[in-house]
Amino acid sequence: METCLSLTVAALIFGMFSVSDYYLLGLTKEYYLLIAMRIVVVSLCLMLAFTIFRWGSYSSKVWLHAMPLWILATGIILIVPLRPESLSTQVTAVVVAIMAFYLLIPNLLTVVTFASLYLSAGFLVAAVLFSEISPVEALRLSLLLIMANAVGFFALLRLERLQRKQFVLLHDERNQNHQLLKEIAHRKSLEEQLRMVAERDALTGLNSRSHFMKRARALLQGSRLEKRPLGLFMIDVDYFKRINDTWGHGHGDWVLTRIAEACAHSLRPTDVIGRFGGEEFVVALPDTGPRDAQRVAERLKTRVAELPLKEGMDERRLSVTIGIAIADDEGADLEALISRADQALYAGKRDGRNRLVIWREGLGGESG
Ligand SMILES: Nc1nc2c(ncn2[C@@H]2O[C@H](COP(=O)(O)OP(=O)(O)OP(=O)(O)O)[C@@H](O)[C@H]2O)c(=O)[nH]1
Repeated sequence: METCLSLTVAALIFGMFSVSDYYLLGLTKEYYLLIAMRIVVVSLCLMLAFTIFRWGSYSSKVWLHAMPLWILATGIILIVPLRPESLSTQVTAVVVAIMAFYLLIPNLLTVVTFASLYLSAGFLVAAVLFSEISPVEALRLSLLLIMANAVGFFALLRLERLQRKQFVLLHDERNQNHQLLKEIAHRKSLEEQLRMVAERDALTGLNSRSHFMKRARALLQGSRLEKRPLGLFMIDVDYFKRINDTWGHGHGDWVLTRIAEACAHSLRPTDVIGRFGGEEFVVALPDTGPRDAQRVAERLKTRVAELPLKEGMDERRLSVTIGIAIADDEGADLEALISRADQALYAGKRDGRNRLVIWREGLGGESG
């Protein structure tokens, strides 16, 4: 868009000089030739501006950059034989054109240099041939044109170097930002991994003991505020040592994982289950009184009993003993609640295992 505008403005200015041509030459043959030449140059420039406007992708085509410069340069050179007596005005116009070439078309130093040298050399030759200037004037004109070219060339060279430097800096900055983003993503993933390690039990994927305590404490607090009961289970796999001893720790681990899955699938999404240690699991059940707790524990026990064992393990059934405590008073904190469930569990083990026991004061145990 910017290029179209520059081309159009340059063409119009070049065309407007026909007014001064008229005052200088009148309606002579030279004037008509000059007008014809100006019309050709202006039309070519306008056509080129339209082509660029209509079909774009100008920046990738070097010859498109060069063309308007060569057309304008030729036009300026051709004025000399037609208006040889107004050379001083034309010298100014040539110097302005050279500066405009260098400064308005950056990034194409070679294209611009060739076009400017063509204009300078062409203008000098035309001046010598048609304006009949003396050798001294020719020398002065040459020096002036060399100076204009040198200033334009070094200004553009400097501009290009600055742009390149700026580009390198921008590129470096982008690379650094990219590295930084990668670093942030890496750190985030490390943080996530650390969080997982801290919050999850590595074998079963359940909440770790510490994370369970955190979540259960929050549930207990919520239950107290809403004056609703909270159930707590301590679940222990019966005779688990025998499984390890008979089939090895690998099978023992597999059994623990299956039991963890069975327990987790028997609970509501609002319940929180964790691995308390070894073959012991713990569950916090918000909004759960003794009757509901017993029903859930029963379901859980049945699920474990129905778990199919690995091939090669004999027909032995798995079983768990579950100690249940209910927080429905103001007094007990989480540790006390866990201790109650543990006492109930112990009572269940003592009474023969594969059962559930609800804690109560002076526990002899209620078992099922
Ligand atoms: N495979 C495996 N075994 C474990 C793991 N953690 C603890 N154990 C084993 O679990 C067994 C627990 O044995 P005990 O405390 O005697 O309990 P038990 O044999 O289940 O007997 P009761 O609980 O009284 O029914 C021990 O042999 C531990 O080594 C574990 O992550 N993987």
